[in-house]
Amino acid sequence: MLIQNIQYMTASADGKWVVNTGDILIKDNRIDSIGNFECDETVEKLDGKGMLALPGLVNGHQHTPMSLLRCYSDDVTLMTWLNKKMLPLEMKMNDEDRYWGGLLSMAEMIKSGTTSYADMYIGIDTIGEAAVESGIRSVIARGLIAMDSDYEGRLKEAANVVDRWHGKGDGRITTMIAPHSPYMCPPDFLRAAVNLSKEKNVPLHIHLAETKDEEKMIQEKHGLRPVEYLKQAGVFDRHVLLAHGVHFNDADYETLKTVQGGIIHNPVSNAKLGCGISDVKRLMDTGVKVGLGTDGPASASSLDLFLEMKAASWFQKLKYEEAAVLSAHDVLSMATQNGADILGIGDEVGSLTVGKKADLLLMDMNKLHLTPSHEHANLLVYSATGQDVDTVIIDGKIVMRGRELKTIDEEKVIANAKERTKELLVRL
Ligand SMILES: CSC[C@H]1O[C@@H](n2cnc3c(O)ncnc32)[C@H](O)[C@@H]1O
Ligand SMILES: [Zn+2]
Repeated sequence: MLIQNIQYMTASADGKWVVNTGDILIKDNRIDSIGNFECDETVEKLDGKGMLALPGLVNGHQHTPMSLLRCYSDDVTLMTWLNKKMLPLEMKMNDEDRYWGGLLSMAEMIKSGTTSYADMYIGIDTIGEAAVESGIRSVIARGLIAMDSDYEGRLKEAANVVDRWHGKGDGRITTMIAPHSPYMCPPDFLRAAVNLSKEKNVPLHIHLAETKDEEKMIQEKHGLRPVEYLKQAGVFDRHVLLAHGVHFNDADYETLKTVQGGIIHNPVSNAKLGCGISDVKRLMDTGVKVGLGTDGPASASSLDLFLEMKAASWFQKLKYEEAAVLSAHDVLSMATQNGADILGIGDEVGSLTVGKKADLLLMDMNKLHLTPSHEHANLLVYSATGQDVDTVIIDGKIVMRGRELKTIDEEKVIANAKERTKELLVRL
């Protein structure tokens, strides 16, 4: 496939995003070359005039089936939301609910420019199936909550997910081991999860330091801070995706300095649940890699990473009362290469680089709110929304063109998601 006459964004070594013009040649599932080409008529051509190409966005932390619980419970604290509202309904969910909820999330993500994402949930097989069908790139993990004593059974399920799914979907699916959080995992269980991640040679995915309540619980139960608790369990000896990272002290930042992987910042979810504002500037200054995520649709309420980019930048500027903090250039890197690195797929995706997998999106720039274009990075972060994404290519395949999904029947997903939600509520 040849994308002709396209403006495209690349990040230079100093972290600044620049706009270039040319053609992008995709062969099989990779970016073959970028430049100016003549190709014969056998090559599929895509006119890029008026469009701006970006690397596909990476949503670093998600719970896809929770789209069925979108706006079911809002304006309550995280612990009330999770324990009183989400978990009771999630216990009643079946595979069909998770499949349609998962597909609904994937459709929404693709439509707003997300090409890769990380999922932590139960009943992950159906999510794997939806991911293969939708064509999205997905890092899936069985979320592990040690509420009863069946540790063995839980860990076996997590191991099975790795065995069954890693490398599926032409390599688009990879896996992780996902102990839910410090407060849902006792020390021996957490250590066993770390050992499993070593044994299977896949990274860890865990919620960390999301609320002050979490700090208090871990202090009271174990006499430690959440970061110390994870350190003692060996979590930081592994590549780890740490979701949230809002409440840290000076010693925590020292510990995090050497972390392999990084933190996925979820600004909208943190704001909605009143958790606080992560100190992204300090994390970055400390040398911690920070990516961007939405968290599940039941807390973020939207899966549009363009909104998360705005929120991330705005909140840091407000926190520091300083406009220069977390620039548009910084957040574009968070939503692309940084996220891909934290998901463990940064060698293959995250930038428009020859040799990498062809995951990219074309933004329709011929819009009132995107006119004129003084500075493309600023325009993308501060003015654009997911609705401006025209075309999405994942693994060299067009999954959306002219805002029409090619792999998912949008009407069917909406109808089934509504039906599943109705039935789920009856089961409660
Ligand atoms: C065991 S599967 C994952 C589990 O995580 C819950 N969840 C969703 N969002 C959050 C969040 O922000 N903090 C903590 N836990 C969260 C979800 O309800 C699932 O039960
Ligand atoms: Zn989460």
